[in-house]
Amino acid sequence: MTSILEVKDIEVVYNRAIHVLKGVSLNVPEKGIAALLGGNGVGKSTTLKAISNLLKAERGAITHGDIRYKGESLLGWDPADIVRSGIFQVMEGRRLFQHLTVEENLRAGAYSRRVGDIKPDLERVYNYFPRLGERRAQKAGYLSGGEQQMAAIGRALMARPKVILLDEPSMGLAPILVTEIFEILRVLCEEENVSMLLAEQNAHMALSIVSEAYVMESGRIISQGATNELTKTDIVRKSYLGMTEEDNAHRAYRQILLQKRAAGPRGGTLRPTLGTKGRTT
Ligand SMILES: Nc1ncnc2c1ncn2[C@@H]1O[C@H](COP(=O)(O)OP(=O)(O)OP(=O)(O)O)[C@@H](O)[C@H]1O
Repeated sequence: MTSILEVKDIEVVYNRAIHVLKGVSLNVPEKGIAALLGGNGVGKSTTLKAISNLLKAERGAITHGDIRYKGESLLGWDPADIVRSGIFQVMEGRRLFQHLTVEENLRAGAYSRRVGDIKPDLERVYNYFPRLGERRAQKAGYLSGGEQQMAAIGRALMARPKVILLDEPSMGLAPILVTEIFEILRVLCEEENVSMLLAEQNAHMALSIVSEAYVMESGRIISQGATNELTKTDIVRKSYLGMTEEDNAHRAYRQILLQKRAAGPRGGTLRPTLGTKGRTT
């Protein structure tokens, strides 16, 4: 598969002293979704900011490596030019203009395009997110967390991006909303020919829609591969999916116990007693 975006062995330092990324490489497939997985503080946001060249504002700098978009190096590009070239970042925590309406926020997304008629783009966003259409005149600050995330993704779409960088889209959302939003991301990728890089702690959800993933720890990629292969590796199962062989065996055992219990005393011979007070699990 061709890569639209290639991060090659980058190192990032904050304040000329804090070495945060220590040689990160990853590829975003053209018209596909790649996930960058990992816990708090491992360097996911820093990787996305390095791509968008937003590190300078935080006294950070890329000290080694390269970032290539459609084969061309992005190093030293102005962040606004990166957006104009087709890379749009949806920042962690949504970052909408709270006092502007939903529609005004969406219009702001089209700013980089400098084109006249954006009505068809607005309709397209409302089509993907009907709830935004219903609330188009409402102030963004009054939207629910899920709706704000939808508005942030909608605003990115208004820029007609080629690549969307998403920083923790599932953060703080109820599981049902996360499922809804991730399904829309999958459809967007298919229908709008957008490529995506998804930085996520919610590995379960991310792995359900991406084709390949990278697992990060302490500023390094410690595991990578196609989703179906990655989910089989113990490190991913244990650290990010909470499923080891042991867990599975335990679950299977519990399942048998529950079935036996449901069947009553005559249902079988297995009657385990775990603990000293005769409690069973
Ligand atoms: N502006 C900064 N100055 C100094 N250190 C920073 C700065 N921004 C981030 N860091 C540090 O860099 C490391 C990586 O942070 P980063 O935000 O990239 O991680 P993350 O994986 O996105 O985590 P989270 O999911 O918690 O946002 C952390 O140790 C963090 O404290």
